[in-house]
Amino acid sequence: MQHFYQSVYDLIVETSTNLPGDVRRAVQAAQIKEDNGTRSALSLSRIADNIHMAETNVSPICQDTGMPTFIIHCPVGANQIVMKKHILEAVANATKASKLRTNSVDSLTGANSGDNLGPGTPVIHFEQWERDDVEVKLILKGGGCENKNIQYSLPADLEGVGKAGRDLDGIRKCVMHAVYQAQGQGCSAGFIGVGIGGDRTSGYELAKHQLLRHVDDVNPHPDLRKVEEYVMEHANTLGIGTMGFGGQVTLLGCKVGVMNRLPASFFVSVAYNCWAFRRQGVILNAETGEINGWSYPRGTEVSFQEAFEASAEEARNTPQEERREIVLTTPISEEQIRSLKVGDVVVINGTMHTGRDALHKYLMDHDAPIDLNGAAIYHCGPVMAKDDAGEWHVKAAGPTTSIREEPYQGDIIKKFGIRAVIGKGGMGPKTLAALKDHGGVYLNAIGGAAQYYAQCFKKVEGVDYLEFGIPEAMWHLETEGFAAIVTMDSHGNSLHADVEKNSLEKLAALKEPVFK
Ligand SMILES: O=C(O)C[C@H](O)C(=O)O
Ligand code: SF4
Repeated sequence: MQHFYQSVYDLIVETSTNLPGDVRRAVQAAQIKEDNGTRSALSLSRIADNIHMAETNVSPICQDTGMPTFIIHCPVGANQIVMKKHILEAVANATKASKLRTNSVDSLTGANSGDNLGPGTPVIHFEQWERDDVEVKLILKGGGCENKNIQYSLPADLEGVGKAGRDLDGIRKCVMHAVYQAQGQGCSAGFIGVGIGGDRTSGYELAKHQLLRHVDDVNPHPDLRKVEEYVMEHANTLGIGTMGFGGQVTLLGCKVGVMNRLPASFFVSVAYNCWAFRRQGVILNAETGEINGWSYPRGTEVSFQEAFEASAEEARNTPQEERREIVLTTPISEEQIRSLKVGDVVVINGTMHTGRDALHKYLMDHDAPIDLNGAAIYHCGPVMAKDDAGEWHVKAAGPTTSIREEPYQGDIIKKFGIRAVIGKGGMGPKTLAALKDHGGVYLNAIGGAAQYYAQCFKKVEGVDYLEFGIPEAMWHLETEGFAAIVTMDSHGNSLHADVEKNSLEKLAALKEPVFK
């Protein structure tokens, strides 16, 4: 097994940077379905560009490289202790090489271990099989979509679809509700794995394992196939669309599995995965550990190169005045902000500051280290690398889910005079009220487009609170051409509230029984 370490390292790099072929095909099919020129269509093109850039740069597709979860099948006699040691080493080294973000955090203190190793991380499951080779599968599922997983205990009364009983129709209602409650916050269009039965633990595990199926496979179980087909057809009628911008495509895949349950329990567990659906596997020679093959079609087989070149060409050929973009340079004035409305595309130049969970909590009762009057705060936990000269560089930097900052954001906007909050998935009524009172906007960037945004950060001007860990620190970034859409304005309008309301109405239209 002398090559095992290298093979696992290669698997990590491939999984983080090169979206598999079956996932790419699903993204391409969504691009065809989405109406040209809409916000969702535009976002899908950015996503496609980002997939291409990640492959070319060999850099993370999304900055949140998730909870690395390894599932290993090996023949009897294979040394699992040695394999585990090599996996840990490969994870730590891939983190050092900026292929994974430092994502392992002490749950109580928030201290970042810095190498992705720690109690419970990474997750490693071994199973024996009767084959002679070894298979190592890896899934990198990010935190934002993980937060959108949901488990139902039937019977239940669900918002929109009403009573869900202990039958196939009840399951249908749970799955549709799961898609609705995720809105755009898990970086739709997403993939869902559904586990029917088990207990609370094994049900979730079954759901996650469904995500390991090929996107284009067909369920051999006729009833489950019916549910999958129904969900794929109807989820897209909810109108949530890419990033919750509204649109034709909300779901890219649905896989349902079943296991036995206890008479008293009936769980339907749903694992939601963002479009940045990073999972890959390698088949290894059990003697040498060399790679004999890949478990899923490799990204390189389904190219986004042509589309990338076409969109670059189009950008070059569209004159500035036709782009319908509003260019703002920080610090931004109240007057500039008040002139913006939902739907406007804003391009930010100047300095931007990152800030997420730890910083928002901290700023509630501390001063800021710099003047934030007129500032743009970016909800982002980037992947950063320090060069030999001690300079920091942004390696991947897409937005994080903003709603987590809802308890703090309104107060912080007012306390420090912030004018623009940038993130994804939208925020709630408290923030909307503060944007109106103070004169601020919320800009929705495209979740997962970490390479696309990283190129907008020309220089790292400084960093504060590095002790919070790299993702949670406050990075001050010289920015050029950072484009995002106004989804909450200073006049009380919120695209997120509108899409949520409309999709709930559409969900309610699916209330009547389908599977009797
Ligand atoms: O942690 C992050 O950077 C993003 C997270 O995966 C999210 O979707 O909110
Ligand atoms: S930011 Fe979006 S694409 Fe990235 S891990 Fe989170 S949910 Fe997935």
